[in-house]
Amino acid sequence: MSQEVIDQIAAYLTSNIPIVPISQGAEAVVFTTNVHPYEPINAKTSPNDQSTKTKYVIKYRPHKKYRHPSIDRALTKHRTLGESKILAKLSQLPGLHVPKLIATDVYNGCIWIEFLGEDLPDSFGFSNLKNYLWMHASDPYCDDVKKTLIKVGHQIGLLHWNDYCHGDLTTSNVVLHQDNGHWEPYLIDFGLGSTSTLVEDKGVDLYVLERAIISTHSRFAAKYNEWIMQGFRSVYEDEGKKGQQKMKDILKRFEEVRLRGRKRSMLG
Ligand SMILES: Nc1ncnc2c1ncn2[C@@H]1O[C@H](COP(=O)(O)OP(=O)(O)OP(=O)(O)O)[C@@H](O)[C@H]1O
Repeated sequence: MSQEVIDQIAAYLTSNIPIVPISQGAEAVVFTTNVHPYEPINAKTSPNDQSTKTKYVIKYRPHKKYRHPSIDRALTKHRTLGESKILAKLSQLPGLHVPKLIATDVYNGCIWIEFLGEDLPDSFGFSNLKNYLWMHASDPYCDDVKKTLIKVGHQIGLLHWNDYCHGDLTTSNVVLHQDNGHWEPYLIDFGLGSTSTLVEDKGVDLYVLERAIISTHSRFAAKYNEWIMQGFRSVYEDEGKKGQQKMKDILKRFEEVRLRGRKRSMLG
């Protein structure tokens, strides 16, 4: 991770807010901190002690030197605001699991959100869906995996039923968080999220996740995707005739997106 970016955000946050880098994506750098932006720092807890239970995520969109400064500022503001708004709206939807938005500074490209998940045992890494499925590779069809994947599908169903789309639905963007001893899937990274009534956007979301599972867990992917779709369908089936019709339309488009994907990969 570039030291320049770390210095940029460290200067902005000041030394009162210690940060630990955890990821650098194409657009944003993600850090954890144990400091809440609006609560006084607990004198008993060293600000450098990241082992405390309460952790927060700071997602920072650094300046891009190759962009014209005014375009860079406008894009940073637009994307930070877009992600913050969608997170705030999604956390109002009953049953939908997304990290809570704590604070946002759109001009400085900074979002403060709830930290979710944990390290999996036996060095399987962070508890996103991808690593969780690897962890279960020796017993891939166990009850725990089935229940979790049905819940993942249910979360996507809720998102789509409420006319939101994720835009980058990979297995790394589904984080498993323990609630009362059970894994609950949370959807993260709404940087490309949007409101949408279009079956195309929903079909593409489903296709992206299906491909992600096929590419990393190919041997078990058929069953895994079937369970995800079971959870997805259950949301629409609970909504009576209207739900059934909407689901039919989405599934039809999903199949078309798949066909387009197949054609593209055959043509290279
Ligand atoms: N709320 C959260 N709780 C725990 N970890 C998180 C949280 N948000 C993000 N992360 C971690 O940081 C990583 C990157 O976050 P995110 O996907 O939001 O950023 P990004 O820059 O859009 O990433 P990419 O470009 O790789 O898609 C996630 O894959 C996850 O491991």
